[in-house]
Amino acid sequence: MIFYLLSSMASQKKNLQGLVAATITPMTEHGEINLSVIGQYVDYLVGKQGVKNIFVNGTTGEGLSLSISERRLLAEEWVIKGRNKLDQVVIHVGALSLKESQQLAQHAAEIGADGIAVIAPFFLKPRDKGDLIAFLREVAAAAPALPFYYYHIPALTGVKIRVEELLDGIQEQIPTFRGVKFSDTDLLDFGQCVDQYRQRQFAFLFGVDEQLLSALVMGATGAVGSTYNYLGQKTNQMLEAYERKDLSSALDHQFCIQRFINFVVKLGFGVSQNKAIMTLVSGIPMGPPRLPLQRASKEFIDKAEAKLKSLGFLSFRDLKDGNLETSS
Ligand SMILES: CC(=O)N[C@@H]([C@@H](O)[C@H](O)[C@H](O)CO)[C@@H](O)CC(=O)C(=O)O
Repeated sequence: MIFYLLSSMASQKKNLQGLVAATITPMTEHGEINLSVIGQYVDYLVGKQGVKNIFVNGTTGEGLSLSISERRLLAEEWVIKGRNKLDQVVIHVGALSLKESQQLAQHAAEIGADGIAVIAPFFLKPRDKGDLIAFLREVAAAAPALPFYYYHIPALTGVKIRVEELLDGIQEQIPTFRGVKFSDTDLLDFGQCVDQYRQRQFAFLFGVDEQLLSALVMGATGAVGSTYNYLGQKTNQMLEAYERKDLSSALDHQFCIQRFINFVVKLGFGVSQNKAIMTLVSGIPMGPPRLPLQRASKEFIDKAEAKLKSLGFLSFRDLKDGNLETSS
């Protein structure tokens, strides 16, 4: 009875939709997490990028490189600073240890987060759907009042179980299941998830920013990504154009976003480069990444800055003094 009540509380939450920024974890020059800029970061996302949902401690946030206590502190700070400003704060609680994942899930519930997400454990991996569901079910059960999302990112986890297969019967096993964060380019799998399960009102959140328009056509209900930290406004313009059925404008916006992402991908793009770009665009110091990642090079930052300017994503006025952090 109690479990039924709790899981029906989870279903009362508003659906997660629209853009969700995968937050960067700000760090000091000494490599400690820097909670002091999170208030400013929330205001920036809402005020300058029009992004009101966040996904904390995921890939972009170096979640798996943080200690459990750091992850808790960050989750708390994001929830506190986001109160009455953000629509939803989803905490990624995936870990290699089931126990740690459960502790983080419980903690997310205690601090008043709006949902939790979990990636597949990627060292001792699940062999099949049954193994994966068993793990996810135990984590979800630690926070029975919170909406639960599966975070599919096979290129990083190496767990390639198709999401379409995973969704079959998932709510019978995980009553709080509310959707998937799909960070993969397999639009056949993504499309089949939407086609077969949309009547369940799941959130289908796409995670490949440069291909979002294709996923919208397939029925994506939202998107979680790293570039929404600094290209949120542009991506929102694309969503609005798509919404009013102006496909030609939507495509122009997507191509413009692709021009930037394509450019940085060719230079070498990842979590470190994302941190540097966010520092550049927002003026909020994101600091260095944590080892084994290395800071973005000065050459990368200079080229990214020129490209941002040429595409109109950055004006001279936006540039703040002293916000360039480089390795050389
Ligand atoms: C592999 C990776 O980091 N993918 C990013 C994308 O936003 C990606 O940076 C973007 O599409 C550019 O390729 C997100 O899917 C990751 C994400 O949402 C997260 O940080 O949890």
